[in-house]
Amino acid sequence: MSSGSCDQIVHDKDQTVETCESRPYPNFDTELVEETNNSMDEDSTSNMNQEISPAQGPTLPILQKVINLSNSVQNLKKEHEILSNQVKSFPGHEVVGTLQLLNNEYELLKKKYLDESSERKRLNNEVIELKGNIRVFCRCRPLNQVEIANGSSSVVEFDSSQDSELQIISSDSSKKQFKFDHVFRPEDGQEVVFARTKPIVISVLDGYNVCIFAYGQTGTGKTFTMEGTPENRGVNYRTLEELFRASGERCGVMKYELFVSMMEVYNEKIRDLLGENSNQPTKKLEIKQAAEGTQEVPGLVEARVYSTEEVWELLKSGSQVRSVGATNANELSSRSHCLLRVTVRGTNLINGQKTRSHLWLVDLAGSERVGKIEVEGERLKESQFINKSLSALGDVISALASKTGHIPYRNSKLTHILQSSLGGDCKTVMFVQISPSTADLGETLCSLNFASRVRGIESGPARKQAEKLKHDEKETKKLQDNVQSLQLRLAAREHICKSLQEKVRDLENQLAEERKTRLKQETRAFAAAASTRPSLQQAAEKTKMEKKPPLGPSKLRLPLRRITNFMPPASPMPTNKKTTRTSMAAINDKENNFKTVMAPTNAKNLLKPRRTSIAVRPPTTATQVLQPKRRVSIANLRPDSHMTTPLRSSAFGFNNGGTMDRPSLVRDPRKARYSRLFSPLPEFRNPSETTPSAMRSSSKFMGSPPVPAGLWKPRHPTVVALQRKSLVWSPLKLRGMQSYRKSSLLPLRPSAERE
Ligand SMILES: Nc1ncnc2c1ncn2[C@@H]1O[C@H](COP(=O)(O)OP(=O)(O)OP(=O)(O)O)[C@@H](O)[C@H]1O
Repeated sequence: MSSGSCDQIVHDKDQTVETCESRPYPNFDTELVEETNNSMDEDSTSNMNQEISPAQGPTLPILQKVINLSNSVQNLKKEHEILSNQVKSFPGHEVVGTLQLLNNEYELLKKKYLDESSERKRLNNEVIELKGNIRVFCRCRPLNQVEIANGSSSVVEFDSSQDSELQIISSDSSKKQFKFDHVFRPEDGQEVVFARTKPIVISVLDGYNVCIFAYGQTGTGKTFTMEGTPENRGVNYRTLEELFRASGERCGVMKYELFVSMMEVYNEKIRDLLGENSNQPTKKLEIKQAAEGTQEVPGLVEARVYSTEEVWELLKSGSQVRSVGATNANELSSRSHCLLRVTVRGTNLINGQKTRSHLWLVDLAGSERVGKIEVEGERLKESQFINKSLSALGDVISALASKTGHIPYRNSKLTHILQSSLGGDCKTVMFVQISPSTADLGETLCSLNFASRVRGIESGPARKQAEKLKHDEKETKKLQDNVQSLQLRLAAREHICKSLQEKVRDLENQLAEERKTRLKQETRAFAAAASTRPSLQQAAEKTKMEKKPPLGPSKLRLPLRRITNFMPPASPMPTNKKTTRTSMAAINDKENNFKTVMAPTNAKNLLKPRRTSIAVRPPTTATQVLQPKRRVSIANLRPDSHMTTPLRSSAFGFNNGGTMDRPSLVRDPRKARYSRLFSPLPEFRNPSETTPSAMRSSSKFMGSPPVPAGLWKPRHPTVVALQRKSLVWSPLKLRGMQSYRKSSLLPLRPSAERE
C-alpha cells in the first residue's frame, strides 16, 4: 500500500469518524475501524469508504455493515493469529539452512568440475605434446588404372610389423627407409586416416589452434585426403562432424559456435572462396594483426554452421568457386593452396569463460618441381610462388622445432596467415602424400625428404621415448637371441660333459672290477705259492692284508735295498697257476691322482710306463738276520725308440731271446739314471756266498732257482701280468698323471702312443 493511499485511508477514516460522531453510536471503536482498515485490502477499504461515505448518509444498514465488518475483523484477527502460530511452527530456518548447504555444495561441485575440466584439457594437451605437437603421417595412394595399364610397379615397400616405416626401392634396387608417426597404406580407408587425426582435432574445442595440411605432388591424393568424395568423405568433413558431435556432448557445460571460412592462396594472393562470386570482381584480402596479436583477414566470410550437411554444402560451393576460378583464371587447383578455417567460439556455461580457436585444414599446392619445358610464363611464376611458399612453410616448421628466436612467418602469405596456428602450443599434422608409381620415384623421394625434415626436427618426448624404447627392444631381442644361443651351446656342452662323466664313472667301475679280479687272482696265486713256500706265502698274505706295512723302528731297519728291476727267473710252478711271491699293489695311487689297472694281455700295453710296488721279504738263510719286509718300486718304461726300459728285453739287458745285452743299457744320462734304477741283478752266485750286502743288491726273487742267462723268461704271474696288462688311465686324471710322470722321472710317451 502506497503512502498516498494510506493518507487517503487516514483521510477517509477522519471523515468516517466525523460522520460517526454525528451519529448516535458512541461505542464505535475508531481504533477497531482503523485496524480493520489496515488489514483490509484496498478494494474492501474503498468499498467501505464508499459505503460509509457521507454521500450515503448514516443509516441503519450502515450500522449493520459496521457490525458485520467488526465481526469480520474479529475473524480475520483470529485467522491471523492462527496463521502467525503456523508460521512460527514452520521449519523455515531448516529450509533456509538446507538451501544454503545446497548452494555451497553446488558451488563446490562447480569449482570441482571446472578444475577437472581444465585438468582434462591439460592432460589431453600433455598427451598430444608428448606425442609431438607436430606429427607427420605418410599416405600412399594405390596405383591408378593408367599406371597399372602401363605396367608400372610399386616402389614403396611396407614393413608388416612396423606401421611407421616404409622403404623406397630405387632404380638401382637400393632401398631407402623413412620413418613417420604413421604410414597409411594404399588399402587404408578414410576412416582409418581420420582415426589418427581425431585426437588432435578435438583439441580445438579446448581452445588450442590446430593446423592440418596435406603435402605432395599433384595426383597423390591431397584433395582426396582432405576433402574426399561423397562416398569417401575426407578429413575436412569428418573433422566438422566430430566437432559437432563433441560439442553436443559438452552442451551441458560448454556452448560452442562453429564458423567456417574458405580461402585460396594463389600466387601470393588470398581469395575468399565463400564470398567469391564469379560475377563480382575478386576482392583483395589482406592479413592484419588483431589487437590480441592474432592474424585476421578482414572481410573474409565466416559462415556460421550448425550441422554437417551445411558444412558439406559450403565446402562444395567453395570448391566450385575454386574450380571456376581455376578455369577462368587458368589457375589449376593444384597450383594453389586451399585453406578451410573452422573457428570455434566456446563459452563455459559455468564460469562464463570464453575461448576462440582456429582449426586450419589446408590442401597445399602440388609440390612437384617444374619441368624444364614449363619453365616460362605463367607456369614459371606459379611454380616460383608455390616453391617459395612451401619452402617458407618448411623454414617455419624448422625454426619452430629448433626453437630459434625468429620464426620467418612473413616470408609467404601461407605461413603468415597460419602464424597463430603454427608453433607455440598449437598442434600440427602433416600428411605427406606419395604415389607408389615408378614414374614418380623422384618426386616421391623429394616429398619424403621434406616430410622427414619436418618430422626429424620436432619430436615429442613420447616419440623420442618410443623410438628409444623400440631401439632398446631391438637390442634386448638381439641380446636375448645371443643368450639363447649361448644357453643352447651350454646345454650341448653340459650334455657332452655329462656323457663324459658317465664314461668316467663306467671306467672307474670297470677299474674297480679289474682291481677286484686282480686281487682275487693274486690271492689265489699267493695261496698256491704258499703251499710250496710258506714263508713267502706268509709275506704275501701279510702284504695283502696290510697293503703298506709300517716300517720297523729305524734301528731295526736295514739299509734299503737298491731298487731293482730284476725279473725273477721262471718259477718252477706252471705259469698258468699264477704262482707269485710278490704282491701287486698300489695300482691305485690316489695321492698321485691317477689310477692304473692291468688291462687285458697286450704286449704293446705292457710296455707302457708304470710303477708298481712289490712287497718282498728276502729269503731267510741261516746266515741272514731277519729283515723286515720291503716294498720296492718297479718302474716300467715304455719302449721309446731312443730310451731303453727295463721291460724291454734289449734295454733290460736281454735280447729277444732272453740273453743279456748290457751294453745297450746306458746311452745318455737320463738312460743312465733309469738304468741305475732298473739295472739287472749281478750274476747269481752260489747261495752259500750270499751276504747281506749281496742280498741287498739282489732281487727279491733271489729265492728262485737261478736260470742260465739268456734262457730266462718271466714266469711270475705278476710280471707276466705286468707284461700283459696295459695301464688304463682315467681321463680325469690325465693331467695329474702328466705331472706325476714328470715327478716320477718317467719319460713322456710319444704323442702317438699317448693316443
Ligand atoms: N588413397 C586413395 N585411395 C583411392 N583413390 C585415391 C587415393 N588417393 C588419391 N586417390 C585418387 O587419385 C586421384 C588424384 O587424387 P587427388 O586429386 O586427391 O590428388 P591431389 O594430390 O589433390 O592432386 P592435385 O594436387 O592436382 O589437386 C583421385 O582420383 C583420387 O580419387
